[in-house]
Amino acid sequence: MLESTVAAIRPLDEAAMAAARELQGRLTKPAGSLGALEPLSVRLAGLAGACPPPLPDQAAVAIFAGDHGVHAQGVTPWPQEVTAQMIGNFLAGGAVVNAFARQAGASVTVVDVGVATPLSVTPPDPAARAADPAGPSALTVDVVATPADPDGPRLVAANVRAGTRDMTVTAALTRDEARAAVETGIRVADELVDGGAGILLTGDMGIGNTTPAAALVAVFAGADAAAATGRGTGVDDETYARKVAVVRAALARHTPDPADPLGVLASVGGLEHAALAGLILGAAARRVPVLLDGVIAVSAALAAAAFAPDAVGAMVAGHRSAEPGATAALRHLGLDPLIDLGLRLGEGTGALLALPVVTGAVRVLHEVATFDAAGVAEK
Ligand SMILES: Cc1cc2ncn([C@H]3O[C@H](COP(=O)(O)O)[C@@H](O)[C@H]3O)c2cc1C
Ligand SMILES: O=C(O)c1cccnc1
Repeated sequence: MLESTVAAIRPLDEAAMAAARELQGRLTKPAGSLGALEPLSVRLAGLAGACPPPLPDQAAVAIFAGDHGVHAQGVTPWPQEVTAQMIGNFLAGGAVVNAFARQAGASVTVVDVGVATPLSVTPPDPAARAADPAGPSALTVDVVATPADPDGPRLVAANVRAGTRDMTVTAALTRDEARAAVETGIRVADELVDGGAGILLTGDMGIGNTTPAAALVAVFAGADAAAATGRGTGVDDETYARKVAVVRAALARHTPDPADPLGVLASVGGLEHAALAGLILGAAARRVPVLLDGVIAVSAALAAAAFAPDAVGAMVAGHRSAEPGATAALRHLGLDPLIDLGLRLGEGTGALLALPVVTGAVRVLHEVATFDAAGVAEK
């Protein structure tokens, strides 16, 4: 499935991009006055192979959750159980991502791809699923909890293993485990797009996950461990120094080859990072834009680009995370973030805040009059 998805990812459609550029030039505004929105609209036309491209309706956030063996090295002050507890919070609608998703009108899908703590959720109801195969629990990956509100957050059970191994001791994952996580992400992308999503947004939850994110950025963007590593949830100087040393030690132990993205994800990645890479590949194969959140998302995007360089055409950088690794990754991908608010939360929050910007970029091509049609004189 990974190979066929990668093979389906093609370059942007030049004719649609030329049409969008030409249309932008005829709209009732000075050329270039919409700044970054103009090249974005052109790229989204190229992705859709149509001008105008469809409005990115039915936005869907997929929050991939996983735990990390490297937590044992003291890289974060938060207990591992917070990953599972936050899943409960997502499903109850109480996290920041829920507030922003409600504001943006986006659906929330939480995917347990590797949480270590057993989740206390309602078991699946096979009868209800059979009765309403097209309902909110129609993901073929098992949905174990659906809310009373059919539009509320859902949980997908796709646990590959109960957290990664400690990458300073051994590879975080086997290649098979990394592949299973990537393919989970592809499957989630497929099912969300089949369900009508016009844009996918990346989300993550995993205590300790900024450490493997830093390692991935160091490998794929060729950054030094110190330049790729940030303070995550806000660690003190002593913990930060340890975190850099942990990233350096993992890189020295595994010497991952950036030309082998599955190997990199297996040795120093995380289950949510691998699944996010899959979600991005899946979106690119379906030619649906994927709006990237923070450092975890962009570290996964580097892996996706290593699998399929043309996948970058489907990526929109939602925001510039305060994590230094995010900036290094975006530079490597050649992406400019849409907003820069100093956020450092993850969950998909920065992507959700950027969503109206993406919609606006496309809406202009649909709704703004041309000089000719509006009878406005040109310069
Ligand atoms: C309550 C809480 C909610 C969060 N939501 C996202 N994260 C973010 O912080 C974690 C990564 O930071 P580090 O590598 O320093 O542990 C991830 O779970 C990420 O999603 C959270 C973290 C906490 C504590
Ligand atoms: O950039 C992010 O997504 C981020 C930053 C710090 C902690 N968790 C996530």
